[in-house]
Amino acid sequence: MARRKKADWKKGPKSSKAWNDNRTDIISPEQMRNVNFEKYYKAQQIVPDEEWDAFMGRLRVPLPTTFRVAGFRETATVLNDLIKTTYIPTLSNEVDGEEVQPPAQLPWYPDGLAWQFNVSKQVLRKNPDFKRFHSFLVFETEIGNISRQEAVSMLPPLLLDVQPHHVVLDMCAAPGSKTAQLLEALHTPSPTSTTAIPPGLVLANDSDHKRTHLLIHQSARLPSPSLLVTNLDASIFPAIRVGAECVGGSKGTGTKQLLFDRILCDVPCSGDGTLRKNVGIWLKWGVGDGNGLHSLQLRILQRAMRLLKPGGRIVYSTCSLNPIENEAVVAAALRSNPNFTLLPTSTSLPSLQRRPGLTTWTPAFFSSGSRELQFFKTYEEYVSALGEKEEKKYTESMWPPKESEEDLTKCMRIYPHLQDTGGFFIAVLERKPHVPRDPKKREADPAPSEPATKKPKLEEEEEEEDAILEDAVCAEAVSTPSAVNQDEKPKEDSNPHPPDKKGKRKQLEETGGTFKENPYTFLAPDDPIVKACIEKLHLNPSFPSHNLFVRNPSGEPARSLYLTNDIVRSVILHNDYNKIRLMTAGTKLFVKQSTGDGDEKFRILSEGLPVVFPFVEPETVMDADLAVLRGLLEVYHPLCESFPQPFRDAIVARPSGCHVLKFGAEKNDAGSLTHELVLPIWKSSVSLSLMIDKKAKSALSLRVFGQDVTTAGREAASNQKVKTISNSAGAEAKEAEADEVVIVQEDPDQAVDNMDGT
Ligand SMILES: C[S@@+](CC[C@H](N)C(=O)[O-])C[C@H]1O[C@@H](n2cnc3c(N)ncnc32)[C@H](O)[C@@H]1O
Repeated sequence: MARRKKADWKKGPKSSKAWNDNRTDIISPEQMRNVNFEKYYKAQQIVPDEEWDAFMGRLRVPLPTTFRVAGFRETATVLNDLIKTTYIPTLSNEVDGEEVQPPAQLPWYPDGLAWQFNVSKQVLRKNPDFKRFHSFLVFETEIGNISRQEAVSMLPPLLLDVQPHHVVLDMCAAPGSKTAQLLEALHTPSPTSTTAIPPGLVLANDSDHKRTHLLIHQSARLPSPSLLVTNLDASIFPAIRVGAECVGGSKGTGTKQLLFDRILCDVPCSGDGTLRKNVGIWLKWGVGDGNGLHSLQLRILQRAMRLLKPGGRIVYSTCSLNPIENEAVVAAALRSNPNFTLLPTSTSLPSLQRRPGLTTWTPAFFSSGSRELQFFKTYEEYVSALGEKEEKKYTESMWPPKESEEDLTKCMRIYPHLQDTGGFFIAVLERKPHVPRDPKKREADPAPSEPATKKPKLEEEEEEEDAILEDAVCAEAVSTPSAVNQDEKPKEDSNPHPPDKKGKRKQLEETGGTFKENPYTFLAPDDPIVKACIEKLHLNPSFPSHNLFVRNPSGEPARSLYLTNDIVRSVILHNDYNKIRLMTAGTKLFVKQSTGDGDEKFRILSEGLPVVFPFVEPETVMDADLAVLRGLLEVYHPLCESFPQPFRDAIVARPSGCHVLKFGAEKNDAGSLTHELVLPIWKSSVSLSLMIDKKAKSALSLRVFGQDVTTAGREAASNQKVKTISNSAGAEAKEAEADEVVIVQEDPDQAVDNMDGT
């Protein structure tokens, strides 16, 4: 996926507007031409001649809207069923004589959780059923249950095949649509793990500091104790240390480098596969974009190869059509590391239309002083065409391999005309399982004679190089938590000043210099705050309280408590969070709630409830029904006395503080709840508050009662009525009114989320 222009993603389209996107209003269809683009890709023969017109034609048509039902499996399935059974049957194929394409499931996406539709603004505005569906999408997007994402962008995480126990690295992760998919996969129920706290981890990284904040915001919607977010250059991503027990060793036997089971390299690219969405690319596309990115892309992939476990898998992807950014990178990376092989992709996701990777291509450049694109069949041809004083700007790795050791047709290319999507490229690389070398054979091996970059690295050499990197990042400045178990503290004798090899230490120090995040301090299980949370929130003894931490500058009383799993805890304990630029870890579970009477208690955050719920003593969970839910939604602080029996007596008898309510599936004239639901409430002396945010309340109300019964929703509806009356004077005003219907549901703070679809 291409990195979006700063202004573009930062300002972001208003969320509901983005659901109506029609990017052809930015440039006219006549401007959707680029002579060099056509010349370049025709020369590369990326599609057969007879498909060229269909390919180019489709690039000029706006992309249909695609979205994914996001979230952990159970919730996603419930919401998906709601779309299928409640909304789709009401949507017609024809509106005012215009043929429309109601949403259809993408046939290749597992469990039918991804959808595509192509409906004009007019239909969304005029047709009440489409309008209702549109409102539903807007609300659910705002609270993170639906992610608007380009269809092709959903592919890489599927091909990575993440399991709950996997250690996963997402090297270029912001704004985080694929990280969300990786987390969902990690939290998929399995026979060996609970969905709430999987044993593996997802480390999401991006070198752009601002974009890591988007990533954090996006992934906060999938509360996961297994998440880490770092802000590092992926091409020099450091070795991460963990306690030996996390990687198969025994506890107390020191630390080891963490190698990854799965790595996603969704690298920065020229992004010309997104032309249908980012139409500005028509005006500025140049061959230099891809040529200029090749070397960074290769360095990122090569670094990923060094961080992968034997038998592990890397997915390399771009939303570029350019072989220099795709097959050339993959071929060069494979050539530099014979421990890797390409996995065939042609049998995965059988209903996906795809084309094989290219085996040959011809790099092209503008040579100095010329406005003509020049193609060079071989590297030697390019070098001999250089003027006397001209520098060699390009590397041999951009040319196709002379004799192909690896079959590049195993890569996957997606073109817009195949199934009405964007363009995309994917390669799946596997590291061969580790076979211990025969020491006798090793002695007999001749000394390697190839240049360093091409030299196949031995397992042992890799350890050595990683040790250099790892020294640079680990141990010496671990946040010194007051209550860390002694045996988990880094060893006193670890060398705080390793030799400054290859300038890597310097680079890390440079990047670490501006890093200003609060430390991560684990609390002892007998810490008074931890004990109070466990007692007051009725958590059973299996709750992993040793993994609770706070992020206050030392000495301040804790306001929020976060939870990790064991492996994330180990990463935090054995690496300097400043050096690995650790932006966030785990998930926030408990926050302090002031009661007004000087007493301070902690409450469970609604986002954290799915993680905590399995540990809440069942007898302390209160049963409630749709009437109670409606009461909690309609008023901000309903009186306990206002609720129907038997809930009224039950809640009156409870002490003030945080309580968890469980709503069973129920259907009556007022509404329908198709699945069990648990929600946190806060009881003050005489009233209750439902502890979920305003937008989540509205979305829940729409889902259960078919209308927004919340105070905010009623106010918005009455404001709308006033606007409608005052605007009803003329035709022009009516058009404005139609816009208002859409805009009234927006929250500018949330607008950027979920909108980067690639
Ligand atoms: C294609 S986008 C990633 C999209 C993301 N995977 C998603 O699905 O939302 C590429 C990302 O790479 C980041 N990036 C660029 N150079 C990088 C580097 N050297 N190391 C790490 N990230 C880098 C950019 O900031 C950008 O967010």
